Amino acid sequence: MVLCAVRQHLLRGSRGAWARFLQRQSRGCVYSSVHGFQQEEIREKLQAFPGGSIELLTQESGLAVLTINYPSRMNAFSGSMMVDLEERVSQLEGWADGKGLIVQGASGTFCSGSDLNAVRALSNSQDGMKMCMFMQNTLTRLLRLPMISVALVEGRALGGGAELTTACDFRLMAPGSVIQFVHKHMGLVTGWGGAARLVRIVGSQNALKLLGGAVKVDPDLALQIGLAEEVLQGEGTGTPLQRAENWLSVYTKGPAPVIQAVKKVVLSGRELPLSEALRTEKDVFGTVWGGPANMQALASKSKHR
Ligand SMILES: CC[C@H](C(=O)O)C(=O)SCCNC(=O)CCNC(=O)[C@H](O)C(C)(C)COP(=O)(O)OP(=O)(O)OC[C@H]1O[C@@H](n2cnc3c(N)ncnc32)[C@H](O)[C@@H]1OP(=O)(O)O
Repeated sequence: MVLCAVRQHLLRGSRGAWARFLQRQSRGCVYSSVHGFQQEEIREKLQAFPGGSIELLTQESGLAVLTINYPSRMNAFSGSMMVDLEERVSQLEGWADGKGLIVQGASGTFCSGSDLNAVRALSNSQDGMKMCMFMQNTLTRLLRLPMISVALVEGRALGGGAELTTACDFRLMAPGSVIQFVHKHMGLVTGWGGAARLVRIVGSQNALKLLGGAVKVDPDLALQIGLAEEVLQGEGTGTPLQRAENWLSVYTKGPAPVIQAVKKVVLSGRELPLSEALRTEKDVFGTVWGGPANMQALASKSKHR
């Protein structure tokens, strides 16, 4: 049986509370061999559709930037990029100093979904389901990373690209950008977990409108329904990436174990029934109580005026 990266991490036994949380959440993955999902098999099929790349840049500050890079296809996901993304997520799962993540597209546009050339070749229903399970596993693990994540949307986020934005904690949109779940126009529904996550972000009424109408969501509408947190205004105040980094830095200021603990308690609150979420919160609390940041704050008698 193929072990997903999170499980391997758990078996190393390095993070008790988080390990127990992920164990309760099917070890971070939605599908395993129990569901007839063989990761190696679909990886091999996806690798047969190369093109583009997923770049990961980690900074000493604890911030990472993940770039979807296939500009000649408006950053559509080739098969090999799906595999790349899974590998980058594994890297981030093992990054002890990580606090924040920005997901962006190369060359001023976010992502135009799956590469239609690969999709055409994978269009038998069995392969389609396997690709869907693979991407759901990866995007679920992305959302569950113990760091605060932001999708920086410039240009277009279409189809699977729109779904990818929902696998981040926040969405920041550049002026003129669009998020559009175009699936209906393709004779499809979301398959990468986008609907399940969208309902939790904007509520079922809004989700139904966005998917049923394949609505072009501009920054104003996104702000109004709570899909986006902010529009990155401001000519002359740096690049959109710099503005996103500034926005995120407010929430990632502080020691990594504390920021990671914040993400973990919020995530367990979002995903678990109350009693389980409370138990997880207690476990996570135990990881920072009496820790270096806590002791330092107590010693300096910090005031919060
Ligand atoms: C679960 C996910 C879901 C699924 O697979 O089930 C999907 O994501 S389905 C894919 C949804 N996305 C689309 O249908 C996008 C289709 N493309 C467009 O609508 C346009 O290309 C657009 C709006 C992204 C850009 O339009 P624009 O006029 O600015 O540029 P071009 O059309 O000339 O595009 C440039 C170049 O990129 C290629 N391209 C764009 N998107 C894709 C894509 N998803 N797959 C493959 N190739 C894509 C486009 O064909 C052009 O290439 P060229 O060789 O110049 O023809």
